[in-house]
Formats: sequence, C-alpha cells, structure tokens
Amino acid sequence: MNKPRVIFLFSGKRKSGKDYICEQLNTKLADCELVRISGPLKKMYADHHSLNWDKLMSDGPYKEHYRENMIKWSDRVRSEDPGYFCRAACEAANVRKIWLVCDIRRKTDIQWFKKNYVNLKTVRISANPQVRKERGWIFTQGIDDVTSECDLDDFIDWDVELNNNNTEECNKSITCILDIAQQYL
Ligand SMILES: Nc1ncnc2c1ncn2[C@@H]1O[C@H](COP(=O)(O)OP(=O)(O)OP(=O)(O)O)[C@@H](O)[C@H]1O
Repeated sequence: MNKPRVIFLFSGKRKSGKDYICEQLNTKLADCELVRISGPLKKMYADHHSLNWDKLMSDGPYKEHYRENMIKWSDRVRSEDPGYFCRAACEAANVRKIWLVCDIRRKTDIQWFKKNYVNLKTVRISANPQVRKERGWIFTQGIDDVTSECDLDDFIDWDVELNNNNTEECNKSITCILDIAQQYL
C-alpha cells in the first residue's frame, strides 16, 4: 500500500470549502496528491445506475440531485465493510509525500486511516451557515440531518481547526497547513 509522509484528513459541513482549500493547497505543495473518498464511491454509483461520473464529481446541481440516494446506497456498502471506499480511494492514489483527503465524513473514515497509516493530521474546516448558504447550501432533509453530514459534529480530537468564511481566513488556513506540511518534506 502507498505510504505518504503525512496525510491531512479534511472534514467540514457542506459548502464549508473543503474542496476549495484542498485544491488551493494542491497548487502550492510539491509532491502532493488530492484523494477523494467520493471518487470510487461516485464511480461505482454511476456504473450501477448508468449515470455520468464526471458530472457527479462536479460541484453542481447534478451531484446534488443524486446526493441523497447516493448516501443511502453507499451506507449499504459500508454496512458490510466500513473501510470500503477509503481503501478504494487510497489504492487508486499516486505515491506522493503528501496526501490531502478532501472529504472525511465519518468517525469510521478516521479510524480506518489510523489503522492503516501513520502521521495523520485531522483538519476541521468551519464556515458560518450564512456563508455556506451564499455558496449554494440549502438545508435538505435526508442529507444535512444524516450520518454522512453529522457524524463528525461531536468529534473533538481535531489536530487543526480552520475557518473559511472569507478570503483572509482562507489564506490564513492555507498558510497553517503549509507550515505543518513543511515539517514532513
Ligand atoms: N474562501 C473562499 N472564497 C471564495 N469561494 C469559496 C471559498 N471557499 C469555498 N468557496 C466556494 O464555495 C463553493 C463550495 O465550496 P466547496 O465545494 O469547496 O465546499 P465543500 O465543503 O467541498 O462542499 P461539499 O461538501 O458540498 O462538497 C465552491 O463554489 C467554492 O468555489
């Protein structure tokens, strides 16, 4: 199995900016890989349901349309094997010094990484509900009130807690992660 020097596990509520921050970090860090647990999940879901995988991966209405059903379907897979999608995403990832896992959503995701890797940094990104709404978030039953969105709300062992309500906070958050990453290069 690929073993990076350090793995950042990013979590946050919908539209807190997980992808946005990870993508910015990816442009600033050499020898870095973006890992999305949702990658193999959406691929499998798209194959099983004859859907467009590229559109499911994008940040738009197509993904939102299928989100609730995809959560239910993936929960059925996880009930058999909680690490299924984490393992698939890591197996598909390239060998790099740094991995940025953009979409940690459950305690079982963190447990799976802790069991299989060392030098993990759990990162929680926060943004106010009003800011998230301005980014397109609409509270939706079956999405915002289920495990995939809420399981880590009561997790307190974050190595790093960041805010992303505006550009200034975002830049500060990025600098914080870059500083930690430097220690492993
Ligand atoms: N600091 C920021 N400045 C400007 N735009 C931002 C910022 N952070 C996030 N955004 C924008 O907000 C939207 C949502 O961000 P993003 O997709 O990164 O959220 P997410 O936490 O990954 O959401 P989801 O859980 O729904 O995938 C995107 O259009 C993104 O470009």
